[in-house]
Amino acid sequence: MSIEALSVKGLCSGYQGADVLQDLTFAVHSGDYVGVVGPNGSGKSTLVKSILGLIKPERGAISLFGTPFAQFRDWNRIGYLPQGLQFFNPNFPATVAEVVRLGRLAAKSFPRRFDRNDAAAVAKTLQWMDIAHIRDKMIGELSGGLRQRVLLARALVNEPELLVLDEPTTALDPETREHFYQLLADMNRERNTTVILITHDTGTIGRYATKLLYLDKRVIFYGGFDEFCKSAEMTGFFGEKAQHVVCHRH
Ligand SMILES: Nc1ncnc2c1ncn2[C@@H]1O[C@H](COP(=O)(O)OP(=O)(O)OP(=O)(O)O)[C@@H](O)[C@H]1O
Repeated sequence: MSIEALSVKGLCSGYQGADVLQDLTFAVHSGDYVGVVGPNGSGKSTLVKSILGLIKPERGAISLFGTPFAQFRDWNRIGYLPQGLQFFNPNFPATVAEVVRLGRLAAKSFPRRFDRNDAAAVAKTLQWMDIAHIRDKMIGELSGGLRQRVLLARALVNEPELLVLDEPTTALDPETREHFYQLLADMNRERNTTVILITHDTGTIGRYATKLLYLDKRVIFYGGFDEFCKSAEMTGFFGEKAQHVVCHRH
């Protein structure tokens, strides 16, 4: 039986008492690669923020790896890449290696000190992400694509079992984007990393995701990608033309 990496039951969540998400129920199993799609303002980021505890849901239950949210402490099992680069101050005075090392903090209790294990994990991740040659460069000097790769390395440095990515490819050129997707697919296949990927890149997601969560404040569809392509929801909401784009796998 496969393990539930994430379980969401009856989730209502929003801001200042006004619900955005309405009664969401779904489960993500270990090794799933879930594409989360939906129009602007449909609550995709709100869902991620609720799952990670960045906002407090109004109602409902969330479990991570079988543990109810309130008791969950193993944040090092989860990697998170937030939306866009806007959070990132380009003048942030840190090198590539230092930024990646920040990802190790999630696993530490106070006093938070870095040790040899952290150095080894950082070195391994830099190699893996093919950014070891720029380890001493200042993060602010890098191009948007490289910076995104560094931030992904930060999300991966604990070798998370669940990786949550909020529109990670917006700043990337087509080649870097393709490479990025390939990397995620490899992690999913080879390490069984569970991936939850929010994207507007509907033309690409079908090539990689095994499941699709179509959100519009509530769950419009959740299930296998192929099933989605045949569903009435798909044509009803995206239209015939988009169906061709979303479901066309190469
Ligand atoms: N901090 C906030 N305070 C109040 N309302 C917010 C806040 N963040 C988001 N919202 C509102 O919640 C709704 C859902 O926003 P959310 O960012 O979750 O949508 P999304 O599906 O991720 O959108 P997009 O595709 O544009 O990134 C929107 O109406 C948005 O205006």
